[in-house]
Amino acid sequence: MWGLSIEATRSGSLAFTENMLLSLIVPFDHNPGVQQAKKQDFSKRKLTDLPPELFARAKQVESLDLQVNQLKQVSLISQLENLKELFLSWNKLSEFPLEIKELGCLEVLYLNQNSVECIPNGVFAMLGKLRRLNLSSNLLSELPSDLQKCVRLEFLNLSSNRLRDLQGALGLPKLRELYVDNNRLVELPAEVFLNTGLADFRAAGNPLRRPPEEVCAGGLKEVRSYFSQMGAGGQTQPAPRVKVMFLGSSMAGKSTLCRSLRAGHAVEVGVTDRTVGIDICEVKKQGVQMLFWDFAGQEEYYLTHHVFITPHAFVILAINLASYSISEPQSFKDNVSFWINNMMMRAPCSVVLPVGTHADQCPDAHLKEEDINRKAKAMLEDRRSKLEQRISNIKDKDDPTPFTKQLNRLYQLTTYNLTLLDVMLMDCTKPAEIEKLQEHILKHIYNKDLFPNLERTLPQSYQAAESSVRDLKRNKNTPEHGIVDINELKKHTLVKDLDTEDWHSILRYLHRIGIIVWYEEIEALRVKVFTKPSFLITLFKTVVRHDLVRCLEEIPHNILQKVNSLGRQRGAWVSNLKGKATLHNSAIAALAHRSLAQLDVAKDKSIMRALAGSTNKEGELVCLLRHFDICLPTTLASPLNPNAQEFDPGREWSPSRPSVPTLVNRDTAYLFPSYLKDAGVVSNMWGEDNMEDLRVTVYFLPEIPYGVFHRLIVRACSLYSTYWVGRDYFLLGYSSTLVLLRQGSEGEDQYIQIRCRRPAASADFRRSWDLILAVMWKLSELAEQWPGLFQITCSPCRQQGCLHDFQWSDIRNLGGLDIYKVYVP
Ligand SMILES: Nc1nc2c(ncn2[C@@H]2O[C@H](COP(=O)(O)OP(=O)(O)OP(=O)(O)O)[C@@H](O)[C@H]2O)c(=O)[nH]1
Repeated sequence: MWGLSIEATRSGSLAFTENMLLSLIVPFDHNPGVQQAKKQDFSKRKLTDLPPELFARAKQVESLDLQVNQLKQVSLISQLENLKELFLSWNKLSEFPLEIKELGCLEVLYLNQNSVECIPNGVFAMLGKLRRLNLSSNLLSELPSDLQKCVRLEFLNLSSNRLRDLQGALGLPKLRELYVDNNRLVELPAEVFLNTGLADFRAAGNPLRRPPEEVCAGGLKEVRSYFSQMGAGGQTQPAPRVKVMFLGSSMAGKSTLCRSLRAGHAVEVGVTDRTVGIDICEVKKQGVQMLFWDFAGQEEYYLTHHVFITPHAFVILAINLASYSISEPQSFKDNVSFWINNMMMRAPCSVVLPVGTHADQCPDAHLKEEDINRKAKAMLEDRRSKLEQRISNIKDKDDPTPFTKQLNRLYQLTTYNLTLLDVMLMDCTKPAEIEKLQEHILKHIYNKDLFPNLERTLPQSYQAAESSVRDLKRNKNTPEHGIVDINELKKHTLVKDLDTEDWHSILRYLHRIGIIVWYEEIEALRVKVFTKPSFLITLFKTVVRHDLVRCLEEIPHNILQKVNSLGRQRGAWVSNLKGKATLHNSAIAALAHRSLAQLDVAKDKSIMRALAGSTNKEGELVCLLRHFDICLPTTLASPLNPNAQEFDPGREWSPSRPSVPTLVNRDTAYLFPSYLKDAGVVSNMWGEDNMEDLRVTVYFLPEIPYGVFHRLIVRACSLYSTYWVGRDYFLLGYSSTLVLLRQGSEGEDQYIQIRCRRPAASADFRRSWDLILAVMWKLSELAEQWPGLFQITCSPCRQQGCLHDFQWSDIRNLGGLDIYKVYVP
């Protein structure tokens, strides 16, 4: 069968249910007249009042669709006394229409996307038959207590309101779906989860303390486990803890700040002492436990940074004022906006404190401080107004309903947003200034508006597990790699009688807060935990580093022997890295042996073998790098990726199809797109662009996240054998069909373009287009890793005769399949 069929694996089954609802509920009637009267559709008519014809046979109406109108009230609706379903979504209701309480037969009520602030008591007590209630995207700050009378309620959507508690939603025995994301909830009630039939639940975007957001992120199963452990073993309130990340360009003064704060006095860092990867340490000050993460400023490390940037962090953005220039826009971009955008895209609700270092070397420090404050505020203001513009563009559409999900995301981004503090000037060489900075940081951390979920309530078992991990780390007998079998770790903790699922829930929580690292989704690492996350960074540093060529050149003979290689091979490794951005499997193993030789890891032969791999087995290091799309298996000859078979135009393509497992042999090598130097070969093969080329240009706001294009290359390689790759170009080939991927910019707009030659035979057209769509799917999957990325606009070419009808519909389908960020203008 021809054609790309994207399975709705991630699609909202809810949307389907809602669309199908009318036909499912209204019983089949052979008389079309009666059937018509039962089901009335007045949606999308710009109505400001209920239409008079509705009342002609008022008692017969059972289902009424009034979505997407301009209704501010629904007077006389109580005349429809047999109404079972009422759809009032996307109207202009600011007050709850009290007449609705007269509709005692109502089973379905949709009032989402209005501006209702309050629902008085006395309404739901009369609506005992209600099964589905959607109140999302309103302005509700509390629920009426008589909502509990709706004992038949199965579906309750309260997302995107201003709710502070869920007391009104307790005691609903039939509830199966509950959505409360984007509210102001601090606690969730245990009763909703324990011994209930709840099957689907969402609570993201709330300042939660009980359970903490890191538990909620694991979904319903983990929330249940949390409450049941709380009931079984009691609860505790651990000391407040914050992850403090030091970010900024190279030589900005991050390590100086980090080490000085840790020591409590000014520490001098040598000019040649560059951070490689990330340094992690724990500091306790005035009752707050701070996890300091010092990120390296050199560009080579940005690629792995995003893996470790987590939400709700306090970010110290170091800016070297001595090298900052007010008159050069690029200076603001490199030193400030790049980092702020990065945080907004990856951790949209973090708090950023810009620290202007080297103030002592800068007579005009105050001018620069002012300039940075002004430009940074303008940048956030610009983002805010773009978001508002997007929201109003969607709301002004004749039919905004397909964009509901996007709209909710946009609302979330406007309310739950990055906080940028004023620049603080620093001379890092002065102890008094370090002290001042420490006070400043603590003052902000204790500000409940900035860190509403600093305090958390945890089951005793969670706390006990965390303490055990800390003890283990402190224990001198624990090896430096800190890798522990998950069952061994359980034995070390004081929580032995937990069942496996509950134990895994604890591990996931500890992973999310950064105490351990557990990649259960990587087959080779499923039963292992990194109790020392910094070791993982040490591992990444083995191959992701600015001086990799030198490291390869310096591999000594004794290490070469460990991986069965000679100096001749080392020479080839260097030239392949320089010329093809490719590292041989044995080269990675040798690098791992070398960089871990100084650590006690080398003594543990089995751990070492597992990490570094061998000629016929992929090492865990490579598994990790592949997991984060940093490299892909290849051969040193063309085609680059002979294993890739995911896309077969003769068969249906589905994004859920598992990729082909990698066979490792003596020739296996890995391509690291980030080490590619130029794109000459690709552009030579492709030649000039043609006006008739099929193409889709994907624009990103605020910008393309760092590394997305290279990760896209890695993912797209699983579709079909590649022909060649370059730094900003990539050519994917299936027989005579070539698909070009290119990243570029037009003024301020950054884009990735996917291009394909217009086939001569129309029979081949579909195949080319399917390849483009498969790449787009990969791109949209990737984009989900940057939750604050607020717009991706896909714009297919529009030349006459080039855009077929199915192109539009396919892209719309992609957009409809839960890829909220894909937006077709
Ligand atoms: N005079 C002066 N020197 C500073 C100040 N802050 C940092 N330095 C020096 O600037 C140099 C770079 O500082 P680092 O802290 O290593 O910079 P970094 O941001 O960690 O750099 P990377 O490791 O490349 O990411 C060091 O030699 C510091 O001693 C300051 O406020 N005044």
